[in-house]
Amino acid sequence: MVMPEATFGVIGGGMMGEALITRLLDQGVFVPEAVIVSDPQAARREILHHTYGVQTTAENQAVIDAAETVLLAIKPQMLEAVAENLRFPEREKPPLLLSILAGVTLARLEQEFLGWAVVRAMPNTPATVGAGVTALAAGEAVSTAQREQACAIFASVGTVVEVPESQMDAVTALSGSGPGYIALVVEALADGGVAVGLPRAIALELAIATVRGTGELLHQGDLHPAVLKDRVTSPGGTTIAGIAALEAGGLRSALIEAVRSAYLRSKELGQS
Ligand SMILES: NC(=O)c1ccc[n+]([C@@H]2O[C@H](COP(=O)([O-])OP(=O)(O)OC[C@H]3O[C@@H](n4cnc5c(N)ncnc54)[C@H](O)[C@@H]3O)[C@@H](O)[C@H]2O)c1
Ligand code: PRO
Repeated sequence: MVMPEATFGVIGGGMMGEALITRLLDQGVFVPEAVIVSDPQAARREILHHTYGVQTTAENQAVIDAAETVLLAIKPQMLEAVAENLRFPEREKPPLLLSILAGVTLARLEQEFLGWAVVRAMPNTPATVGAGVTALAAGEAVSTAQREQACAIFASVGTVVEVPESQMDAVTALSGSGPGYIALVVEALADGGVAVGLPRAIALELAIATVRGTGELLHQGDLHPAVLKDRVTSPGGTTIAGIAALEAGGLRSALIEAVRSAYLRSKELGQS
């Protein structure tokens, strides 16, 4: 879906804002002149303007006034301060707000952005390289065309799934925060390699390639993880020795507790 006529606004030109902007422009979904980004950091505005040719401003109001579709990509804790300084002029049709703020509910966003149609979305950092996954939940005022537009925008950074809003905190805890957990696993695997004598650079390369390849195999082979685990595990071999150590160390419960803690934190952020 190409939208060269539409003005796309971004409030908060940080890491996630930039990830979306770069892919949307690369794929020609929007043209740079039709993208306007607000950020209080002059350095961020400079980078975004010079790298992508988009318009930048320190005024969030300029984005609200110019764009029919706005991506809200500030930290959840900033929402109140940002929203209380905005005015929402009446429009013929409700503009579309795409919020990626962890924890912040549709009800709260609809209250802060009065008269706007709101989609709550949770992408993840592999979006930066087009390998993200985004879950979306649309508010009641969102039209079919706006829902399709939201899906097209997030499809530019990876795959998209629609979920009921009640599942968004769980999504945040799993796929939203997940890249952080997996990065920790990769780092620890590399440390393990170093512990048994590999040079650091080789250990890291092997760890990254192993996680990447395993993800690809599970995905392309449509395999259940238990089937893949069994295929790697020779009787009396090396893998079962490693797995026994992981079970003794509580890897599974640690990951389950990680998702549970992140879920609770996402709920808390929604209440702050
Ligand atoms: N990082 C992730 O993995 C991830 C994944 C999914 C969703 N999110 C959500 O995305 C949002 C942004 O996260 P990020 O990692 O890009 O953060 P970030 O810190 O990189 O970006 C936030 C940007 O907002 C700008 N900002 C601060 N105050 C502002 C204001 N008053 N008006 C406009 N802009 C302002 C900052 O200067 C910064 O550039 C968060 O709400 C987070 O919950 C993050
Ligand atoms: N990063 C954001 C956080 O840690 C939201 C999901 C990933 O709050």
